[in-house]
Amino acid sequence: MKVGILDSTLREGEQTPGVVFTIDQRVEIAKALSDIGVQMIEAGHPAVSSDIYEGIKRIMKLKREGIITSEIVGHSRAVKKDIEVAAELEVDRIAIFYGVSDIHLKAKHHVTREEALNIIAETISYARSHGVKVRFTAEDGSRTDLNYLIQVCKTARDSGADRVSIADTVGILYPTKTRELFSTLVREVPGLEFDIHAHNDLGLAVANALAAVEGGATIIHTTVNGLGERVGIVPLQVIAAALKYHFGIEVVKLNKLQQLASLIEKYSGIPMPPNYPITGDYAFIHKAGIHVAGVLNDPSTYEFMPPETFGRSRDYVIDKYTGKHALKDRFEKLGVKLSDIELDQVLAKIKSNPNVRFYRDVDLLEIAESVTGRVLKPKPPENIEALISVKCDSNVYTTAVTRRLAVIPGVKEVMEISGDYDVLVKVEAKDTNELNQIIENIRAVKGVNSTLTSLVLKKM
Ligand SMILES: CC(=O)SCCNC(=O)CCNC(=O)[C@H](O)C(C)(C)COP(=O)(O)OP(=O)(O)OC[C@H]1O[C@@H](n2cnc3c(N)ncnc32)[C@H](O)[C@@H]1OP(=O)(O)O
Ligand SMILES: O=C(O)CCC(=O)C(=O)O
Ligand SMILES: [Mg+2]
Repeated sequence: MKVGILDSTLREGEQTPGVVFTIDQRVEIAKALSDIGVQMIEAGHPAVSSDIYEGIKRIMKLKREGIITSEIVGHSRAVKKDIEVAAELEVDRIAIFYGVSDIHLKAKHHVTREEALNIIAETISYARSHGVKVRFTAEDGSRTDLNYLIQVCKTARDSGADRVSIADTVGILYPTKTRELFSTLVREVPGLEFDIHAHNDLGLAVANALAAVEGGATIIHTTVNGLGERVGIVPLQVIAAALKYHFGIEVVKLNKLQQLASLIEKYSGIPMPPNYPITGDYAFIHKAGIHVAGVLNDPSTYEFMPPETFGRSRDYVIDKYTGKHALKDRFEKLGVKLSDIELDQVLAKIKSNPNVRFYRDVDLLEIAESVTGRVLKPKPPENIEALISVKCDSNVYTTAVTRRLAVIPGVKEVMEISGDYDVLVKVEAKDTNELNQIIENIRAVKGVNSTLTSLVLKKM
């Protein structure tokens, strides 16, 4: 099975309400996408605005220098002037889209089916005459009469497109129908490769993308965190995990997904819900006593894949759903030995306060001390935590520095603050060597003038 990713965070993703990426961010995102291994990056529709144009120009420079290796795709209407703008940027591929359902032909384009075929043929040939690869997008393809869609694909192929994207623009497909649609197109239109562009209006985008691959699609369109028009499209992190689990295919570096998701969360300003698959805070956190007891024996009881695959780690929370195995393990991790009777007593106290959402370690120690009447000394934490105050150069935009700091490995939180320093950075390291490295990385950030490090000694 052959399948790759086209990531459209920079085009479809920026169509999310409220999302705009700066030129610098566009370049940084493209680099991160290339580093993680996506096959194609849809870098924007350059005729839309000058910043998108400039962003693609800078991305293409990095492509020529070999710093970015993914194929760079520019989006374009079936309009010569849009094609010219994309062609002058020398993108690897122009993606020409045109609404081909009867609804789109009538309400948007005001053309007949026949006229649309002519426009598709003419614009694809025009783009090809600039020496660039062309993908044609059958926008609203999933609501298009199948025989006409086949004609559209044949027209695109015969005019020089080597790929056609079948867009489920309003997200109405379901898996069986998607698989059937793609296997029909693959059979009826040889000589073409197909992309699936699946919107998530019914929550089926990932399932439809998998079904499209079974039907013969070879590229899946994604955005990081599932950004896009309305409720967005296939999230890169989820489809990458699903392809690994179901087909054993690693389309991107899975252990880099978390970092990429955080970068896009920050730049897009769209928060990731904690219960988001793969990269949400709770994706590998267990709660119910039966689950935690199972996971302590063998994590695969309640995990479809180990969190380490995705550069993450597992944990569990304590509340009234907790059982004695979880509690015993938690106290052991704290370095506190309790008898079975004492553990039962602590558990009874926890259950008698059903509205507590999370018991922190300090809360548990307090309960244990009240139950046992002993002063309990937990072992010191293995990780070093530090707060680093950062002063910025006077002529820099603090938020730009903050953004750069936030993506440094080991940095857990970044806050802009008032007073003598501009930014407070919370970091975690496994030892002093690692802490020194993080401090060095912070000092190396453009715009950082000086730092002051305070080690966390005790937390309440
Ligand atoms: C499903 C998708 O997400 S497809 C991608 C959608 N992407 C975008 O819309 C990019 C952002 N858009 C824009 O910046 C602007 O809409 C522009 C620059 C593309 C066009 O702006 P304007 O010329 O002001 O037109 P406006 O957006 O109001 O209307 C769209 C026009 O494009 C035409 N059009 C729409 N899609 C296409 C297409 N695929 N090919 C050719 N023409 C098209 C419409 O028929 C309409 O033409 P009209 O002015 O003759 O009625
Ligand atoms: O170009 C594409 O593949 C898809 C266009 C689009 O965003 C859509 O139809 O939803
Ligand atoms: Mg779309």
